Amino acid sequence: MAPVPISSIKVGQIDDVQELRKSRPKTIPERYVRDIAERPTLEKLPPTLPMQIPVIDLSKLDETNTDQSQKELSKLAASCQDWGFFQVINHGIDTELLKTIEKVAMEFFMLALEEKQKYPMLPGTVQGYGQAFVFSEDQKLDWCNMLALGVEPFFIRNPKLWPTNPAKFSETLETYSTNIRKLCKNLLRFIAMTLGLSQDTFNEMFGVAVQAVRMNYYPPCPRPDLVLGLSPHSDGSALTVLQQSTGSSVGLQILKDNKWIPVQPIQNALIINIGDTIEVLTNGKYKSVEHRAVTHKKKDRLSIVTFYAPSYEIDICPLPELIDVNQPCMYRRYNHGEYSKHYISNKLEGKKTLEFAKIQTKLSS
Ligand SMILES: O=C(O)CCC(=O)C(=O)O
Ligand SMILES: [Fe+2]
Repeated sequence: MAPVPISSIKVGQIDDVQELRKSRPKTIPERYVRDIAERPTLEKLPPTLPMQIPVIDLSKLDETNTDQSQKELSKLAASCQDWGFFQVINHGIDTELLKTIEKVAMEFFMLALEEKQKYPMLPGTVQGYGQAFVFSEDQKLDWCNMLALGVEPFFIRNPKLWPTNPAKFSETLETYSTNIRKLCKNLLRFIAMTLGLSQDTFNEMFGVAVQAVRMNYYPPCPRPDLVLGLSPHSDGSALTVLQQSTGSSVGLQILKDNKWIPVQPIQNALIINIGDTIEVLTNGKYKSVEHRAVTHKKKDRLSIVTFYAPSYEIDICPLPELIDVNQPCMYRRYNHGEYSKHYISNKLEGKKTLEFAKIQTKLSS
């Protein structure tokens, strides 16, 4: 989340979507209207519930080598391989803390615009309040307001961008981040086990892990059929932990077998997804799956998203244990800091950023 020194970017007029909505417009500005191919299909719920991302019970994984823990580990392996997304329950994070972070985040977004603009996300940067990943005047905009903050290591923080209002904001975010960090470390331990690797496989790489938090607020939208809350993308992290507000409408969708599948919220569960770094480290065995957010005509939605990534200095390449004749090396070695810079200097566009690391194989004619 280090700022990108891009001084010449012209992003044009970026309206604040909460302000736009205040006048209860029937139509929406052209810059939010997606091309037809990109528009979400907001089907009514079919008679049978659509496919669901797997749910992993973390308390079962914590048991030492019981039948139950082995079964849950296999389920985790299948989730990472077939879905790249899963929800975790019994994750050990106090539900009061989940409620408190949701409360302070919501209080922040409900402040007057002038107050929120004391923490501006400047063009070309990804921290503060505003819209990230906008790089040109003709780029379509997301129906979303964001507050994004670098948390760890300390040098990526920009203390001026940490809201002092609501008063408990910083303190809560600090405690929340410490808890999510522990969860990520545990998840990486379990993920290593699903690959038949030592539990410590990822320890060194994530010694001074980079952690950033993005809070996304999606106000109701008069034309949810025309806009996207958040453009399709994969995450540049190793793991992402996503908390959505209680009672939130379905908003997150993931691309599976070329179809957008909605993720149904489960109370107090956290959604985990594999980011680009784990895709590379596992040589493509575990995929970082494309996802997006859609909006709702009447309901708003808040998501609190933590990105957990290796230290910037680390070089990333597929683990040798996951390369063989049947699965040749698919990604080149690269520096993670370079990848982060590349990720945040491009608009969100499906899995395009990962082209950076792909080894191009020549197609034989
Ligand atoms: O709000 C959501 O459900 C999606 C958020 C997301 O994908 C992100 O912030 O990277
Ligand atoms: Fe994401």
